[in-house]
Amino acid sequence: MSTARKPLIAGNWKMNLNHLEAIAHTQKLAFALGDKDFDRADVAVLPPFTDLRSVQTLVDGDKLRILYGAQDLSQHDGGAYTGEISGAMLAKLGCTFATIGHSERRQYHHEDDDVVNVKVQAAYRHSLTPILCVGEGLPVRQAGGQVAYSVAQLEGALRKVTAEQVASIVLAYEPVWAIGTGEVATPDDAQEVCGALRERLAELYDADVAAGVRILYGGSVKSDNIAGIMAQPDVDGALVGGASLDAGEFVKICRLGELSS
Ligand SMILES: O=C(CO)COP(=O)(O)O
Repeated sequence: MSTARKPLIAGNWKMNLNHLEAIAHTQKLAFALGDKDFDRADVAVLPPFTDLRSVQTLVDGDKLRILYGAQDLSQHDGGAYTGEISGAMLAKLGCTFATIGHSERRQYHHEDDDVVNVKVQAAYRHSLTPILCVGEGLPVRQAGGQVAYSVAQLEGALRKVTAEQVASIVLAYEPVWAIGTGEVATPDDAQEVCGALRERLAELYDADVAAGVRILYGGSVKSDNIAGIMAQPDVDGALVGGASLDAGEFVKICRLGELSS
C-alpha cells in the first residue's frame, strides 16, 4: 500500500443476495462503517444487476459513502442483444465501477482478451471505472508463469485504451487457484504480480500514470490475512468474494485488519 493511493475494498457478491437481501446487507454495512473508515479506504459493493436499483435508492436516500458497481457489462451500447446490460444503463443507475474479465466470466462464459478489451472500451464510453481482473490458474502458477500470464492479459485488455483513460482504471490480480478455495496467495505472491502489472503499465503508458493506478488483490481475502497483503507496496486493496457476504467480516476487511476506530 502506498500513501499516494487510497485503498479500495470492493465486495464482489457474485450471484448471491436478492434485492431485498441486498438492502438489508447494505444497511448493515452503512450502520457499521463510519466517516473514519471511509476516509481511510474507499468501500464498494458489486451486487448482481437485479440489486443495483435498490442499492442506488439506499445510497442516494441516506447519502451513504458506499460506492457500487456491476459485475459485468455488455460490450454493446444498446439494441437487439437479449439478456445484455449496457454501460449506459449502469451509468444511469449511478454505478461507479464495472467489473470486467473476472475469471468466472472468462471460464464459464468464454470471455477472451478480445471480449475483455471491448468491454473495457464500453465502460469508458459511459464513464464507468473498469475493475479489470487478471490472474493465472493453477497449472500456470505451478509452471512459474504467473507474471507473464497476468501481464499478457493486461496487455490484451488495454489495446486502444489511452493514457488518460487508463489513469482511472482499477486492476485486480486474482489468481484463479486462490478464488473461493481458502488458499490465499502469500503477500509476496500478491506483490510479485501486482508489482509486475504496475511496471508494465509504466512501460505501456508512463510512470506517473502507473503510479496512480490502484491494484487490488483478490482470492480468499479475510480479515485475518488482509493486513499482510495490504502491507505490500503495490497492493492497494482487495476484491473480496465470499467474505463480502458476511457484513461483520467485510467491515473488518474494510478496516484493513486494523483495530476498529
Ligand atoms: O473472485 C473473487 C472476488 O472477485 C474472490 O473470491 P473469494 O474471496 O471468495 O475467494
